[in-house]
Amino acid sequence: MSATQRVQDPHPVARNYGAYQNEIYARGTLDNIKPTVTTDPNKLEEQAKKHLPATSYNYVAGGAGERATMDANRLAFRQWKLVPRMLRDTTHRDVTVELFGKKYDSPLLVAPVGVQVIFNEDKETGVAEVASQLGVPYITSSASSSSMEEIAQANGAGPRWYQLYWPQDNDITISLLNRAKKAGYEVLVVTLDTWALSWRPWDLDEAYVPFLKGIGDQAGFTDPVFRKKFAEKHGKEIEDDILTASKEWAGHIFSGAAHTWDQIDLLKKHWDGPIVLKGIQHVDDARLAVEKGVDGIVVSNHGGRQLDGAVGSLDVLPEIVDAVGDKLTVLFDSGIRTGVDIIKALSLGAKGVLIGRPWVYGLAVGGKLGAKDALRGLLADLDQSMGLAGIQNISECKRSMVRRVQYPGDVKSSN
Ligand SMILES: Cc1cc2nc3c(=O)[nH]c(=O)nc-3n(C[C@H](O)[C@H](O)[C@H](O)COP(=O)(O)O)c2cc1C
Ligand SMILES: O=C(O)C(=O)c1ccccc1
Repeated sequence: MSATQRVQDPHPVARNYGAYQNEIYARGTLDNIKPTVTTDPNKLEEQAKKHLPATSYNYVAGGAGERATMDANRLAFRQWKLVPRMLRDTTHRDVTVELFGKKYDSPLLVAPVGVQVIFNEDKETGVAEVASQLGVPYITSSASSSSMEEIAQANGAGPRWYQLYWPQDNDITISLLNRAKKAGYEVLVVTLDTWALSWRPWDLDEAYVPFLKGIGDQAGFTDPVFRKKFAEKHGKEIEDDILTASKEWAGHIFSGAAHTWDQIDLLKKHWDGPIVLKGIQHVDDARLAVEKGVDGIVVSNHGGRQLDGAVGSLDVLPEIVDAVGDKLTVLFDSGIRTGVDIIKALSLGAKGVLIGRPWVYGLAVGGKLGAKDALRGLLADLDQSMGLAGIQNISECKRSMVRRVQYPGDVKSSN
């Protein structure tokens, strides 16, 4: 590589995410300042609870049914152990990854999370801003409490993807895709597992669902096609009747009717970038994704928030990677709480991982800076743990680094 080429490289050096650990100790030593957001994954949920109204806490910490799939997600991680290597030069870890032909500084992505205003007023725009500062890709949810354009602006030059809750009305779907393209979203993530909300006792007992009150409907409320259709049908504007508008928008995206494989072609026709299907658990669905010619999948059970009793997400990752890992990009989420969890998922074949609740808890505790601390904590833990495991870069996260071991007393840690 010539010197000029090197200068043009936007990522000449991998970021030093590990510096956060030294920063924490230095602040403590020099100024007696402790981290605002706990660095203990098993205390994070509890800490966030103190900062949230019960309805918001239940919304994020709750899951479907008796939370059996949330437990399974954690247990699945506990059943894999790392087998570390020694005497390897891992002084400077490189955690960059290449996804869909583009280099990213971080192998972890901010998972699409809707209704963030119920956790902190910094909401999506704040999290998109700090994600950009960290070089962590931000995935904007279709159920965001800010518009996708506002989020894009806050994200600035940061990498961003768009998650689609797929409306039943094709005109509205196409409008959302066009807006996302215009606002600089690079990858389309289509969530398949939430075409209706699951049975969620923690929300049901509070009779609480934000998007029927106009929270998280901003994608629709700012959409010219939805606005026009609403005005024609009801003879009034959305702002004149938020409750009716909310119900109508929810009817579009959580309609109670699933789409089918043959409809993927519509998305391909109207989106020219990579398409990723989120919510794949069955190996046959992974194969169908290949047949349909999409670019990637997220092996995910929505963090145990949808089908309770479904298998732990990590439990199906290896078989899916074995079946389709060389034909499309396999990403992973559900249950990641530590840097070592990230190494395990990457070693089992995921090319990148999405993180949900941990940074939402950080957002609840300390606004956007709290979300940033939670993400920095995960990245620093990843960096440090890679070094200690003898892994210099992400491509060295291989199956030989992990072993499945079940101890009788192994228990789940925090959800
Ligand atoms: C409060 C909350 C809201 C979420 N909203 C969305 C959403 O709008 N779209 C989506 O595809 N996934 C959504 N998810 C699921 C996440 O993208 C992700 O799959 C899940 O949180 C991963 O599991 P984890 O929380 O154990 O990391 C949401 C998750 C939470 C906790
Ligand atoms: O709660 C969720 O898991 C989710 O995906 C969602 C659904 C509707 C509004 C916001 C988030």
